[in-house]
Amino acid sequence: MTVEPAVSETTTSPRVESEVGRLRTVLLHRPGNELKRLTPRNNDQLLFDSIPWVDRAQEEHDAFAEVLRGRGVEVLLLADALRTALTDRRAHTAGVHAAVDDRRLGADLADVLRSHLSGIDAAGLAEVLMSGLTFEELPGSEGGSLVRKMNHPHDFAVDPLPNLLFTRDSSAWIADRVAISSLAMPARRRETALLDLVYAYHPRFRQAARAYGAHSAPIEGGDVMLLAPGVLAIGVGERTTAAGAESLARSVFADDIAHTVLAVPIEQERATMHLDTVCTMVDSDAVVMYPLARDSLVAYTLRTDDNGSVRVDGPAPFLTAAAAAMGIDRLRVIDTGLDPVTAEREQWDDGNNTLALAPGVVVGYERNVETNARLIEEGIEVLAIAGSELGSGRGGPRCMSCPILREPV
Ligand SMILES: NC(=[NH2+])NCCC[C@H](N)C(=O)O
Repeated sequence: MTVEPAVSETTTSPRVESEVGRLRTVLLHRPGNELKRLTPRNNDQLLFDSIPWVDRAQEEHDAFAEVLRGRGVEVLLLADALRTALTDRRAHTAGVHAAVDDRRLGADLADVLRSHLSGIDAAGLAEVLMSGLTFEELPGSEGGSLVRKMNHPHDFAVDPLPNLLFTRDSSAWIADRVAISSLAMPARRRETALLDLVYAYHPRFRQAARAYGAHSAPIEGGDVMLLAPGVLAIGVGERTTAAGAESLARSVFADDIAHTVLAVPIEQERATMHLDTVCTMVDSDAVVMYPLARDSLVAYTLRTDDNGSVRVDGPAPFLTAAAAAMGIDRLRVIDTGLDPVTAEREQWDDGNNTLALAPGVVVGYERNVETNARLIEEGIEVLAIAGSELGSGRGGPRCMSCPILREPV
């Protein structure tokens, strides 16, 4: 027998069709102990540019969440969601499996860790999955383990995941489906295992359909932009590959949740690791964009033809291709009119990485004074948040948020 969902369930079930529809529910991650693992020796590898002051990062993040709540957004926190998911026995078993790397630990130590983790509660396991475990913290004595003896006590038996903060990248909702990413950088790869558990076992997401498997070519949510219902732009660069973009395109076409995908090549550099580092939408027909990208970005357009096979056209200038796909005359670029040096500084500090709460209302870092001033002049409401510590991982409000429900525009 099929049971009709209650009305409240339907109206809160996940669906995101644009970048700017009124935000109703979002997934954030309040930075936790995983940030305390960062040292000057490992920060590069863990994709942080400096060592954040953790208490202050948490304060900044709490303030960010409060701004969202103040605008009527329901904020879900990843750690809470993970703990809830892990109370399911099957999720717990899968969580233990995801934490233990036999290749790193060897069979003996892997068994020790597995049996230790199997015995701890959901909260304890969630903590290990997020902030990792050092050899020193492994239970039991050094005894006969060569692996234990030859690793430094502060080396990681389970790696920490400081980039969980950037919930944008590890999963993305496209219409009513969730795409679990396939993260490119080794430091982030295990994040998807956590999201996988949340979406599979958290009661709220039990009905969620998947758009893309986690074991395919690299694709990260920071590269996925919902320009309009049925129209996606996908950045192809340091993180998302052409193969990743093509395979997500095929998947959204097959599921009939998009009719056009624009693949947008971006520079393979740290400063432009994702499409959303150079461009985000601030209104249903407007973007804020790094001036250098404005005239140089191009797009390949992917569509299905009548027989269902995929056609690729282009490249053509991004703004033209985007407007055509969106069915509008022109995509407005809010000209930040900045001198090249200020533009470069503010791009680095995520000035172009805004999170829209509604058409014409965005959250941005307060430090990007010039960019924000231009947005305000153009009639955009900018809710400015502090991000001196949050930004040390190179990510702004869009990177730090995974919209789960937006109202239609
Ligand atoms: N959507 C984004 N721009 N995310 C920023 C991610 C930053 C993170 N440190 C990384 O290198 O992966």
